[in-house]
Amino acid sequence: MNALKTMNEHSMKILHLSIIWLGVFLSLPASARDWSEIVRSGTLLVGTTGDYPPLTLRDRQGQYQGFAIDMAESLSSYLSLVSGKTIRVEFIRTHWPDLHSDLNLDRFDIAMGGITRTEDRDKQFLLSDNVIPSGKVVLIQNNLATPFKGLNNQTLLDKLNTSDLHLVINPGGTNQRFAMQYLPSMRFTMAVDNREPFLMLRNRQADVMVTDLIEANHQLKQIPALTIINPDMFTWTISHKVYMMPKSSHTLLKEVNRWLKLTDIEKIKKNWF
Ligand SMILES: O=C(O)C(=O)C[C@]1(C(=O)O)C=C[C@@H](O)C=C1
Repeated sequence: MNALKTMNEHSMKILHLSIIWLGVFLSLPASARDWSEIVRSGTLLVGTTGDYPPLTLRDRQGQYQGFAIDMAESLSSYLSLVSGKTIRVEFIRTHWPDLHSDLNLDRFDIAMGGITRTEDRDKQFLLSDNVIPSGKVVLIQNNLATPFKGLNNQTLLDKLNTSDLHLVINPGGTNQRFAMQYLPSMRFTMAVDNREPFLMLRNRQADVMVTDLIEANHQLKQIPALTIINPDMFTWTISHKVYMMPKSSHTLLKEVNRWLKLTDIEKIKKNWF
């Protein structure tokens, strides 16, 4: 009888431990699709925001275009070649504030389209070699620009910070971080997405924005009432656009970097810049 009781207690303990381990296992983050899964499925899932021309733009029909989109197609051709299997791209829409969590949740294999190399991202993810240089500039309404012209970068930011101008910030990326760090006292609107700032600037509902030179140059062509007052801030804030993968995607990273070395990036760039 005692032996039976001890056995039951023993079985219960094992059952308890199994339940605990199952709980631990289920609470682990989903592991990224690895290289063999990409090859097996014949699909490379590319996360992109579709709101950052000329790098990534999604139209009303859900079609994507831009420099990063052409690069993704070129990457899939290369991956098809090295794997000996057709690998096509599937674009998955993401948003700047959700970019990190979407990648962590394994919604896509790689994020492409204007992602800046940062220390924080370097710790959390695998980042490709640098693709194109980038840096911040101030985009302002032409008629408000004169008092800010010719100032050095820090003086310009200080003067903007203490001005009564209306700043518009797009959420979730390095622009927001820059604005919080250098322009914390400005009156500002936090836009709902990356399209709203340019609508607001076009409609004169905002005076100024800080963004990447790549995007500023593109928007100047669409909104002639704007100007860039400090192109040299680009060098002061220089950073690089990269492609971002989950921490465990070592094989994909290796192939992405090989492809970057072999690809005529300048030729692809010419269509968009
Ligand atoms: O988060 C980043 O990596 C970016 O550089 C993206 C970012 C941003 O900083 O908000 C850069 C410029 C565009 O306005 C849109 C997004």
